[in-house]
Formats: sequence, structure tokens, C-alpha cells
Amino acid sequence: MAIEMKYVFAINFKSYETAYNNVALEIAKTANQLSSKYSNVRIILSVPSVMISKIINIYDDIYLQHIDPLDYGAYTGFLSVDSLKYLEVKGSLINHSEHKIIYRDIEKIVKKMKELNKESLVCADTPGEAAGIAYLNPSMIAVEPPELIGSGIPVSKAKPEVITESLKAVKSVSNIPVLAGAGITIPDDAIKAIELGSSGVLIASAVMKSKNPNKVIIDFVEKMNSV
Ligand SMILES: O=C(CO)COP(=O)(O)O
Repeated sequence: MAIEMKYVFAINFKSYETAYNNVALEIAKTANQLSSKYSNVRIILSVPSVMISKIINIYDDIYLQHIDPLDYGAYTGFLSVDSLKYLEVKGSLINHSEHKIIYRDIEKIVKKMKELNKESLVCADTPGEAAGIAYLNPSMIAVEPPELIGSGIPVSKAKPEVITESLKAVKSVSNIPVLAGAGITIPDDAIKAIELGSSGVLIASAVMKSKNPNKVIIDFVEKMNSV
């Protein structure tokens, strides 16, 4: 499905404790306030599946963090892609470096998501992987070098070539928005990623492990909105 062209600020809650407690709800409130105030930034919250029903009452631009390439059936403990028909999420992150899946499964999920009118944000560890994923035409691709994830060392400054090479590889296949992630810590890291040509950032620890997550989000969104 077509993605509205705004800069994307996607927060992956992962399984940090803050993804489940009151902080998660406060982040959702902040996202809701900011998204009506700043029109150039789309804030996506990628939340644990068990939190959907709580967070959806506060903010509706939410994604799952993973989905299984399964139909309905006898699959104990899995989250079938078909179930998204009944879940009030806009889409799902898939193939995060902490939850890799095989190419054939990415293909199946992306196809199913389109049929369900949901978005797929597919992660890639390298420009080469991003290029392969581009052929599946997902809604967005996020490139994240695994060695920088959670490091506080921003990909946009430490390895800008990963972003530029991914963009080149993806755009030679299709005009899919590419996000940059791993080590994004301060708003300037996001601005640098945008200057390199990316459509926004995917971030986790700088928000979820912060003592003041709402301030972090406000600072990023204000700065990204002014680009
Ligand atoms: O994995 C990430 C987002 O999906 C990035 O994590 P950090 O922002 O903690 O580096």
C-alpha cells in the first residue's frame, strides 16, 4: 500500500520493561499529541502484541514487531499473518536482526499484508539484503547494521555508506522508502540520516531506556519536522 510521504520516526519498543508498563502508555500519549501538532513526521510505534489492546485506545499508528508466515490453523503460540485482519494495527515490522526469517517467508508475509491492506516494514542488515527485499515491494525497508544496534553509535555517522549504498540498491529496484536504524541517539543522528536520503529512522534504546522518553521523542519529532 502507498505510504504517505512524511519523515518516519518509528519507535521499536522491543521487549524492554518500558514496553509493558506505564511508560508505554505515556509514549503513546505523547505520540498522539505530537502527530496532530507536527504534520511532516509520521510516528509509528512498534509494540508487543500483548499491548495492542491497551495502546490502540490512545494512539492508532501502531505496528507489531513480528508476524509468522502462517494462515489460520493449528499453530500453537504463533501469530498468524491472517490474524491481522482482526488486529487494529497498521502493519508489522518483520525480519528484524533480533528475529530473522527466511526470504520465502518475508515474501509470503509481504504479499499477505498487501491483501489485508496492511503495511510491512522489512528490516535488512546490509545493503545487499535490502536490495533483495526491494524485489518484494514492501511498504518500507529499514536498514540496520546489527553491530551498531543498542550501541549508541549512530549508523548515520559511523557507517553512512550503509545508508547510501542501501538507498542506491533499493531505488534501482523500486521507489520504496528506506529508514535507517541502529545507534540513533540524538535528533542530529536522524537529521544526518535524512540528509543522506533516508525517509526517517527506526529507533529503540534511546527512547525505551531513557529516563525521560517523552522528552526524547519530542526533541526528535520537533527537529525532524523542521527539515
Ligand atoms: O534495533 C533497532 C530498532 O529496531 C535499533 O535499536 P537501537 O536504537 O537501540 O540501536
